[in-house]
Amino acid sequence: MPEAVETMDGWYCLHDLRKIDWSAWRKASQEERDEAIKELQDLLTKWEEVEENREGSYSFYSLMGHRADFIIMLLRPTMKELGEIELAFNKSKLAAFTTSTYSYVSVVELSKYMTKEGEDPMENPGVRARLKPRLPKWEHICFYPMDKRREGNDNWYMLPMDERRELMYEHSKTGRKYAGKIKQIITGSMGFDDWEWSVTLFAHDVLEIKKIVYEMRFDVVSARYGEFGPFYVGNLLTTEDVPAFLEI
Ligand code: VOV
Repeated sequence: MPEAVETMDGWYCLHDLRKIDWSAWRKASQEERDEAIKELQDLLTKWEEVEENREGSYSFYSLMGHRADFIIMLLRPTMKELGEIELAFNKSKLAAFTTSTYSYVSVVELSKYMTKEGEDPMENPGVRARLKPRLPKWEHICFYPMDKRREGNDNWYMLPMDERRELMYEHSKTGRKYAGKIKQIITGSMGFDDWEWSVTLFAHDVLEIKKIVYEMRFDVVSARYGEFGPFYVGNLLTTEDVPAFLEI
């Protein structure tokens, strides 16, 4: 029987993707729009404070293409806190001008594939920090959900642990080539959402996102066992950028 790898789980994660109803937004009064912008900036400021206190983290990016106009990614110690924030945003003035086009519920996950015999990775401060990460405010984001294939001879879940460990090691070697260029946050979502993991990549240079995703397609773990959902890519939005982003 193939053995399940143990996971270490950190902060809970919500990816909330919204489309703006630009024609309703245009029809709103200037006062209404100003209030909505101020309220969003206050929310972002609050999330920044939480991040400063190491009690959670957030990212806010505009998105390219038709699927959504922006993404909010939130990390909190409990699912309950995430639910409260989701509700608070839904009750905000701006939310009334948006529709949710995609969302994703998961938890920051590290697996123990690379753990050495007799070692407790939770004693490593670097590992503990990665479970409660401060999301980088790099220029670009890329988010997509993925599964490991379970089809005929290509069934990840039927592979023995050693083989999976070897394939994950190959994967990590490709990933390490992108040190300083790509920061990845992997969240697990089995039982929480439709796909098994979410991948969120941050980059200074958007082309590095294309390069890593392409290069990883040749790693057996992606080539043979990777199944991918929709990709979302976008540009950083700071609190100060909000008025210009929403100006009409
Ligand atoms: C910056 C790049 C980078 C680096 C260094 C990196 C390294 C690592 C390590 C060391 C490990 C295993 C231990 C752990 O930490 O969990 C992982 C784990 C994982 N990865 Fe990864 N990954 C990267 C990047 C990276 C990308 C771009 C993708 C998407 C793959 C693609 O084809 O689009 C990905 C996926 C995953 C997944 C889904 C998992 C969990 C799989 C499971 O079965 O448990 N990952 N990953």
